[in-house]
Formats: sequence, structure tokens, C-alpha cells
Amino acid sequence: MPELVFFRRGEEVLRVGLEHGRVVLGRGEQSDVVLPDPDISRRHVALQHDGTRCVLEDLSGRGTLVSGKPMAQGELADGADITLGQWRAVFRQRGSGETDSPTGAHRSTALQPMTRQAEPGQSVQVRVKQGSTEFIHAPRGEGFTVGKDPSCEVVIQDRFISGRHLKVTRREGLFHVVDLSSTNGTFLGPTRVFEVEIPLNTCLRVGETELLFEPRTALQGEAKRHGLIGDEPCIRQLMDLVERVAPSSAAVAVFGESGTGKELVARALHACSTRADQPLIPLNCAAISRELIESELFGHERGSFTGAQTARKGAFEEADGGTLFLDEVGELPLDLQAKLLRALESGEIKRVGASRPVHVDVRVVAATNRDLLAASREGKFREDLYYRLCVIPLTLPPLRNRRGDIAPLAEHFVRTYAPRGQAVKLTQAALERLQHYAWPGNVRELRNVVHRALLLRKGAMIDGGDISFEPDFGREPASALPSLTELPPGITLEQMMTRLERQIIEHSLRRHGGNREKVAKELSVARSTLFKRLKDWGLTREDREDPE
Ligand SMILES: Nc1ncnc2c1ncn2[C@@H]1O[C@H](COP(=O)(O)OP(=O)(O)OP(=O)(O)O)[C@@H](O)[C@H]1O
Repeated sequence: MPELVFFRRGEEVLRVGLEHGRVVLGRGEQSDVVLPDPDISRRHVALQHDGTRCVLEDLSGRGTLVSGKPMAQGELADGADITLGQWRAVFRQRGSGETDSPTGAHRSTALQPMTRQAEPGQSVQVRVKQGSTEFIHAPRGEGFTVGKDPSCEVVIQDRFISGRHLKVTRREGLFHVVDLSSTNGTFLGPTRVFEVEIPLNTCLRVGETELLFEPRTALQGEAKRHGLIGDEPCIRQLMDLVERVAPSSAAVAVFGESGTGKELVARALHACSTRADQPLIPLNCAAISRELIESELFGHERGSFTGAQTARKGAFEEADGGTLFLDEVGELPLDLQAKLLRALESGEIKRVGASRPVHVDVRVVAATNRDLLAASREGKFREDLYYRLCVIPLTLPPLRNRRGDIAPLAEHFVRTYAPRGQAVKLTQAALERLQHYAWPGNVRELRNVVHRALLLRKGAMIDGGDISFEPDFGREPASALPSLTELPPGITLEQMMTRLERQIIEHSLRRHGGNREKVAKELSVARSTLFKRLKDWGLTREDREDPE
């Protein structure tokens, strides 16, 4: 196909295929190819190709320079060099074949509309869209690279894009895009571009991915989309990182004290990834008995152990194509750690009792509130597994180190738990009480405190006096179980039962020095049930762990 190759400052910038029909070049937005240059007329020149000949028609009234001579109208020779302000366009009768989609006369290819430039200092973002999934990259600094390689600021898993595909630099309200010699090219509309300046609200295509440059929406809004509230710089940075690393398949380890939101981060990673329409399978390694954990992870064949009456898929197979969230990964027994490592390295798993392995495509996100490196020094966690899980480490700071998030989180939980139709508010005194507390159980504890205050409040608002904190487990002297008359009046039977259940469990935990195995045995409840209760009540801090 014939084509026009555009150069600026001696560099090839873009190619436009010339189909049959008329293509108008000019400064005005109505032109088929828009060239931002004050020396160019709104509609400067038209090219008409009839399949064999290409005829140029000057529309500027001043004549268009073709190979150094002004031309009003005439046939273009192969290699004719058209001067257009600071641009040059060379006509090639036989294109290089790289322009696989032409710029047609009736399909406006607005290469560089002059409108909607970003104001200096205006925050901008890039919306990365792949099919039904999308995520936001909020650039920091003046430039970023896009590609498959994890060293890029925007990492995209797309089989048609190169390791380092393109580079974007902000330049005077525009985005200067340079294709880094990618194999499959960078496209603006139907046109392959090599270097181009684009304004806001422009969409580039790389492989099967679209990059939309747009004004920044508040990150808080984006974070909220994944259920993560928080506007402290550490949380914004974390969300930024989540959005950057989500599209790759690299293993992510989320560190943080219990209740800081690790599972929420894992869900955000999944939601921002290209796997978002596939399952996210969470598995709590601490809540499953040692006997069952292998089968929960890898599945089992029928009859492989007593009680295995049917074959069953494990979490790895369930998560095939999606994400496996391994919560409390530090609790995994050593023999299972070896099997997990093998599965991660080979991409294959073997069901319990199976003779053959099966291939799985799973992205693993692990979370822990333990110092896994310290655990590996003590021989409790395999160091090689640590490095395999921790390709990208993310750390959630405890709530006491991001006090700016306490009020928005508390208000969020009030909205979540308030009776339908009631707009309950926290008074200043209540907010102050919340602000001055240490939050050993982090956001989960804040959630519980707010929920309790909402249930037990005396007035329409939640006041300082309605706030009560969880008893500091471990330091509270062992006490006998309370009598029912000590329970506050006006709460439902279900709430009373929950409260009583909690007190019984706490009491038992105290007596057994926090050993959950013993508590589960004494109260005849499954370890997983006990763990779930403790988690719901924010009682799973590391300092409350079983002394193993
Ligand atoms: N930033 C946040 N915004 C909104 N809700 C949050 C946030 N962080 C945590 N939560 C809420 O707090 C509770 C605990 O969060 P989550 O289960 O993700 O913590 P975790 O770190 O995984 O805890 P654990 O280590 O005990 O498993 C959940 O109800 C979660 O929705």
C-alpha cells in the first residue's frame, strides 16, 4: 500500500497508509491527519490516490512545497518530499508494509488535536484497558516506560507487546510518546506511530491493550473501587504499586500486622490484573488442619485417604487461570512448603493419591504477619520459598502509623453498618477517642469498635462515651465468666450469644496461654471455626499466636 512517512527534526515519526480516496493534512481538527504547527493551514493539502496515481492539491492558497518547489496541484512522484511547517512527509508508492491499516478519507485520524492539553502541574493518569479489565497508572515524575518487562513503570501482560515497548515523557502539556523499536508497534487510531506528541483524552493501542491518557481522578476514588479506603501517602503509594504490578504474573507477598488489610490488597491486585475475570481463591494456611492442608492445596483422588469418597480439586486447580491467595503462609508446615515450592517452580501440581501431575496457570499472592526471613533463620520457613513468593514485596503499615486514615475508615464503617436509611454520624469527641487509640488489631479492630459503638450508642450520633475498646488480651487478669446480668441491656439474643461466645473463647485462650490447639480441643470446636471467630474479633495478632 502507498504511504506517507512523516519526519520531524530528521526523525521518522509516523506512517500513514494511503487507501483509495482523499486524505487531508492540516492544523484543523477536521483534517484526517492533524499536524500541530501554526505555519500550517487548517486544511493545508489534500492527497487523492486512485490506486495507481497520487495527486496533491494545495488547499492553503500559498502553494505546498514539494521536493523544494511550490505546487498547487500535481501528481506525486515516488519519493516526493512534501514540506509542512516543521514536518516533512515523504510519499512512497510502495509502503514498507508496516502500515497495515490505512488512514481513510472518511475516518478522521486526529493525530494531534490541539485541544485538551494538560495544564502545567495538572495530575494525569493512564487508563490501561485490556478487554473487560482495566487499571490506572498514575505517573509520578515526568516519564514512564510501558512494556512486559518488570523494570517498566507500567507492566502489561500482553502477548503482542515488547519487553520495553514505549516511553512517555510529559512535555508542555502534551505526552511525548516514543516507540522503543517494539516488534508490533504503537498505534494511534489506525496509524502506526514511532514518535508522537499526544494531548489528554487520547488513546494509544499497543498489542491488545489500550492506553488512555486522561485527567487524574482522585486515587482515593480508585482505591475505593477495590474497597480500600485510605489517602495517607503510604496507602496511595501502595495502591500505585498494586496497579503497576497487578498486570504481571509475578508472585506478590503482602506483609503487615493482622487486620491491616492484606486480603483486601490481594483482592485489589487480582481485580487490577488481566486475570480479574478468572477466580480468586483464598486459602488460609493457618485455619486448616495439618492433615488436610495438602489436599486443600493440591486436591485429592478418590480413596486417597480415609474420607476421600470422591476426587476433589484443590485450591491450585480451582485458581487455574486466576489468582491463589495464600493467607498466613508462614503457618504452612515445612513438608508442605517443599511441595508448594515445587509447584511454583514447575507450574505443575499433583493431587494427593494421583500418579500424574497437572499443569496449572496460577498467580500466587501470599500474605503473612510474620517475619518470614527471621522464621527462615530459625529453620521454620524455607528461604528458597521465601524468595520464590516474594518477587514483589508489599508492606501494609499498621493503622497507628497512618492516623490520617482513621477518620475516613471509621466513617466508612459507620456507613457500612448503620441501619438502612439512617445517616449516623460520629461526634468530634468520638473521632478524638478513635484518633488517640493505639489500634493493636488495626483496621479490623477499628471496624469492630465502630460496629459495636453503632449497636450500643445511646443517641442518634456515636459519641465519645459510646466507644469502647477491646480488652487488651494477654494483660487482662484472668477472670471468671461474666454473669448474664452484666451484659448491656437492649441488645439482641444473637448479639448476646456472640458476646458470650467471645468471652468463653477469650477466657479459655487466657487459661491456655493463647494456644489455639488446646482451646479448640477444650471447647470441642474445629480449629478453623475458632480461627475464623478470632479473626472476626481481631484477635489474631502475632503476639497472640500459639507458642509452637
Ligand atoms: N484500607 C481499608 N479500607 C477498608 N477496609 C479495610 C481496609 N483495611 C482493612 N479493612 C477491613 O478490615 C478487615 C480486615 O482486613 P483484612 O482481612 O484484609 O486484613 P488482614 O491483614 O488480611 O488480616 P489477617 O492477617 O488477620 O488475615 C476487613 O473487614 C477489611 O475489609
